Amino acid sequence: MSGSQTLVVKLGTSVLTGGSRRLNRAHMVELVRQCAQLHAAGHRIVIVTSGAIAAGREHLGYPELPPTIASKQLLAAVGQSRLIQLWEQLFSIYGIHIGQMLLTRADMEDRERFLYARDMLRALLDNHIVPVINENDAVATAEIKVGDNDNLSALAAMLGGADKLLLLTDQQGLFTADPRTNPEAELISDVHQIDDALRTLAGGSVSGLGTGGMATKLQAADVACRAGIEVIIAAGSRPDVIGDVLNGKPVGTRFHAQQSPLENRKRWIFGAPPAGEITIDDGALAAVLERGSSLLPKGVREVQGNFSRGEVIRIRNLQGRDIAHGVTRYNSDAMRMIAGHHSQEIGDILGYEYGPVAVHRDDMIVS
Ligand SMILES: Nc1ncnc2c1ncn2[C@@H]1O[C@H](COP(=O)(O)OP(=O)(O)O)[C@@H](O)[C@H]1O
Ligand SMILES: N[C@@H](CCC(=O)OP(=O)(O)O)C(=O)O
Repeated sequence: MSGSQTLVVKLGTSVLTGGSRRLNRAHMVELVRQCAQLHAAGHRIVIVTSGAIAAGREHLGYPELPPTIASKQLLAAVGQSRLIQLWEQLFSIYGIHIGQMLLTRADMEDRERFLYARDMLRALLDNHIVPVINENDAVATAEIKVGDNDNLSALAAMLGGADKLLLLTDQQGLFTADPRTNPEAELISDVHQIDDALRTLAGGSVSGLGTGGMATKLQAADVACRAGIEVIIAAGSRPDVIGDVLNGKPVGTRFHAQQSPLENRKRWIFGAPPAGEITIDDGALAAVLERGSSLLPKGVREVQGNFSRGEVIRIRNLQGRDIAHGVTRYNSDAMRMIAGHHSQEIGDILGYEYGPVAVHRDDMIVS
């Protein structure tokens, strides 16, 4: 690829700390040097940074705190300001301005807010400012969290209209097994299809530093590849890794982008973190998968979570497998009431109706 490219670089806690208890400033300088070189060559760089919690622990001197969400939020609140200050200092060495964006799922699950966030991110890039993104951990409750920065970086890549998403971590890429526990594991250099067989290879994080391990990296790769974005998992310690990826050199594990990516609105449906989920029966499953039909309330068996009309929900089969994502026409309370009923009964049950379908076919992406 030639000309200016947009690259999202996700830096995991494992990269920023080098496996220690402290942020590795020397390594961060080196990563910024690589970004600055590409920035000077006219490329658009977006940073998704982890490390707020690690920075908070370091700054407060590793306090003994109860293992609660509130403790993590406290650490993130202290650490995020340290972290952003550090990025600011490092980028300023090269005369580059940065702009902080702290996001949660709530910023993306509603189409209008998604478009605002997208315009904001693109405005920073148009003004040669490097966006530095993290989850807003200090205020994000479980209900509105993306939960891990791998998935957050896939959303950032969609928001920024990225060509490539680079997930930098403490391994060379995706292996046939977790290399920490299996010395025979081999690097997988190319992935054309993310399927269940591949997902079984990807374990969680055993270091205790990162969130999600390879499992969340595969989820992120799936979302980004469907949006037409190439994804690379590589080691943050590899010399000149960022430039090499941008220049298309074979590095780590490369996930090929889908050739006919989803159109914009469908990208959002697939990328928006689901606000809840419904389980459907086998009849509805066949209608959706084999006949390409809309999902009717008759086939809905169970409703989990609290969601509003217009939000994206996950649709599962009776075995719990994720089969589709779609925009719901009814909120969770209404869905619970009409589940299992014929569409003609909706008006009588609810006293109003928004049409006969629970999720319309045009608002659905089959996984
Ligand atoms: N199949 C696999 N290939 C490579 N790494 C794996 C695999 N399964 C699990 N892992 C683990 O995932 C870890 C990286 O994820 P994580 O700790 O969340 O890092 P980060 O902070 O970079 O997100 C690796 O250190 C490794 O132990
Ligand atoms: N938002 C959190 C990091 C969450 C996360 O996904 O961490 P990691 O797996 O190291 O990328 C923080 O800044 O500490």
